[in-house]
Amino acid sequence: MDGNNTGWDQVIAEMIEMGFEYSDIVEAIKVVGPSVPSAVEHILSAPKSQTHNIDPLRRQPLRTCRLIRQSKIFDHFHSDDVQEHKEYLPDFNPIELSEPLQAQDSDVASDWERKVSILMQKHFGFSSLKSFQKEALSSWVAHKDCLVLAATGSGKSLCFQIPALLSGKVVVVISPLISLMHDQCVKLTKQGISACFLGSGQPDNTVEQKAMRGLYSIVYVCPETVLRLVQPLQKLAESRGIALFAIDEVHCVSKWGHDFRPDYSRLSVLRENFSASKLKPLKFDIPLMALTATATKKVREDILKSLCMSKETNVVLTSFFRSNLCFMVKDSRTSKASYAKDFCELIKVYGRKQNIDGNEKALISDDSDYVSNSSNDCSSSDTDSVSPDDVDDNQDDYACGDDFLMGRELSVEFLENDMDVIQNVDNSDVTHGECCLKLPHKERELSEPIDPTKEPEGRLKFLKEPLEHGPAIIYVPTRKETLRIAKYLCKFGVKAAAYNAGLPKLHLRRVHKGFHENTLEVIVATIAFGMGIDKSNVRRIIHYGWPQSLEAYYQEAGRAGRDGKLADCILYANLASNPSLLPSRKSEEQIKQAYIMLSDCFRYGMNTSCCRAKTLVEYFGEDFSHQKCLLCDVCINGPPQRQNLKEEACILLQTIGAHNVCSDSMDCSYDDVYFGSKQRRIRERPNLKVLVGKIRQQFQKFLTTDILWWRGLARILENKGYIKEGDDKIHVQVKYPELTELGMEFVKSMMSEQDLYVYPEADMLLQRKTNIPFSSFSEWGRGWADPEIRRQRLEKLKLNRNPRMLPSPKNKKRRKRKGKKGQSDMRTSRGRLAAKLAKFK
Ligand SMILES: Nc1ncnc2c1ncn2[C@@H]1O[C@H](COP(=O)(O)OP(=O)(O)OP(=O)(O)O)[C@@H](O)[C@H]1O
Ligand SMILES: [Mg+2]
Repeated sequence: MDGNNTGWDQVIAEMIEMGFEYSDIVEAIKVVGPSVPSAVEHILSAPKSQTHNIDPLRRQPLRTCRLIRQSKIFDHFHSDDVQEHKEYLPDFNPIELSEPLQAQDSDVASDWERKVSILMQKHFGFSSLKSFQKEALSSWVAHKDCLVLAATGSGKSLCFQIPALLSGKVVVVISPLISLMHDQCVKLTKQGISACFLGSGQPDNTVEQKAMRGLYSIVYVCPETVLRLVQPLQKLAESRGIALFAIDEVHCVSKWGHDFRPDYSRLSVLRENFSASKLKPLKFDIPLMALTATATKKVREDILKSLCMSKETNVVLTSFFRSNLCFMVKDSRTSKASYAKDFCELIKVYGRKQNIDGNEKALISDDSDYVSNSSNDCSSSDTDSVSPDDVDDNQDDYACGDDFLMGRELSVEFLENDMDVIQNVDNSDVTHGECCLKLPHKERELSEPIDPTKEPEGRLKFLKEPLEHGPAIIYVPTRKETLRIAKYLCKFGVKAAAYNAGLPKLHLRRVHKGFHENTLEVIVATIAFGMGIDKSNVRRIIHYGWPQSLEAYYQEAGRAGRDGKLADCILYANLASNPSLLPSRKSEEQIKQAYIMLSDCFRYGMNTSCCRAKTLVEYFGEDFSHQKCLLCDVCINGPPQRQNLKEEACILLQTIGAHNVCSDSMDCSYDDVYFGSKQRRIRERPNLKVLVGKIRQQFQKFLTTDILWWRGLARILENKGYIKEGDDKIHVQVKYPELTELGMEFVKSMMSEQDLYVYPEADMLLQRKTNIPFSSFSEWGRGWADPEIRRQRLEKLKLNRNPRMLPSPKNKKRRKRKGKKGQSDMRTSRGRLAAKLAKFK
């Protein structure tokens, strides 16, 4: 009996929230039993005379509601909320929406805010609106379109959720991901707001019909669905009323953004079909509210244009700065050989104690091949050791923390494989360079003392704060890598799981759930686990490999520290080589843009002197008001010492200039006559590598200076406008340098006096750190001609044989692949050298 009553109560509570009358609900339950869908169906299918009061607004019968529903702010309030909080609303004066909010007297405006704060307290438990939320809502009240640009985790969703509560009309939210829509619906339902999502992921095919009849206050749709539902939505606008169209993650509209989705660009239908001129009963166009956390100026302009937003659109721009995020860049090969070094800190935090103690030595050992060298229980035995080759094709084991896979299934029925399917990132990978590890948060000591009087207390306190415990997300570029790293971490007792769109939905649901319920601590994911992940206590976001753009990077990093507490955002990338573009279906124009974005990202990694947070927020067109974030690696370690590179710059510029003149004059006669193409002429130009080779030949003192160093210098000179890319293709960094007029002037002036003090970039410092003397191939070749030099070199090589060439399981495997034991591969230079060495044994 008790159980029965609980069932009744629950159904009644749920249906009251949906807006049904108590008496109707009781009637329905008596007939069909305590089931929400059956009771709803019963009420809705009852004869008209019995359904006079089923309007979820509980003000007017749904089927007889007036067509014009937008005339007064009074209409924006849920009658129940008004009733319930009557004591707070003694002078409830309806605001005429025909007048802009500013025109109202301050009493009325403050009254409006007070009502919002009551609703907020009731549904969300917040005491006040943030100022950008207030501004966005004011625009909506004044029937204005609004573009909201606010940092990740700042609370943009509230801007479109409140109008539904306030007006009693429906808010339609366009969102790119089904998983994202689902999460938000679950949250809203818990907060007592009726919401649903429509589209291919919706298992219940009656939901769409109900939504179009106005049974839900907030309706989430993907752009494809909204395009299909234009007519039913028009009817909805004329019946219950549509308060607002919110376009979340609106950067997807723009081709210049990092996540362009063609269907988003067709959303101008919203303005075309839901304007006052199109739908006669409407007095005003249904306002559009577009929201994103990552949009450059160019993207913003594109959004306004593509959505046909009005000329009076209110652009609500807040700071993109997240003061509790600690940004770092670390050099790493980002290959399996570097896992041990890169993840040792992570394993210390999330691994099981008994494993860590035994593994520490192996983990921080210089030899990075953990499989072949560690002698602990996790990686020593063949059966236990994790070979990524074993993992790649193992579709039955998706590397989850063991307890987790035993767990229950998600209640979520549908998640979509949308994000990384589009990107098609299956097997692409980046190349790798050297690795150097620096432990975060050991001690935060700023390079320069700071003046506490000038810094907000909030940020200063982070300097002393250790990182709290909370989950981590590792973003990797390929699906393979998600499995590999998750499996590696699991071996050390970390509750980790892989997440990529190629994995079965059941697994993805479990991961989602495990992450939200804290049964999983580390998610290794592709970009599929990105937008809208709103978990408050994520403490670490690790990017393992170059992101494709700073927008994507900032968006993903923004998953960290949403509770306002300190969180780490670490980018591990190979600073010694250019990042590559992941394969995708893009037009030529989009590929160009993608290269530009990739190049910006690369430059972010190479920077050694400017605060990381400042670089990021300025990238989005914001003037960074603080000098430093105080937390990033640059602020903590300080920039490297400035160097006067006058001589080197002068030599490089002169060499570039000399070869530009030479190739141009030569090409004019050669190409124009025989090929007549500019492209060909450019190709004839020596690239930076060749130019550096020339410098080395000419100047003994630069014989040991690596190409990496010159590459960094070329970037500095490009930033100063002294050289530019001479190729008509876009490269991540200057490949075919061309001297500019400014560069020429600079060379002339440098001959006389000017110094050139600059901060060396990350790749320039790498070269210094490794300090391997450069020997050009030509020099090396010449040396072999002299028998004495040859003898000395071979002797030296014999003594300092590369440890990598010593037998190890990995090398054994490699040799096995190449040929019989002891036989060198004569097709490679290394093999030929080994053969020569063998003769000396
Ligand atoms: N006025 C407020 N006061 C306190 N907390 C708030 C307020 N508004 C929103 N929040 C909280 O902020 C968190 C982030 O909100 P939300 O998911 O809307 O962020 P977002 O700006 O949409 O981020 P993203 O760009 O990552 O999607 C939520 O957990 C929410 O509860
Ligand atoms: Mg959001």
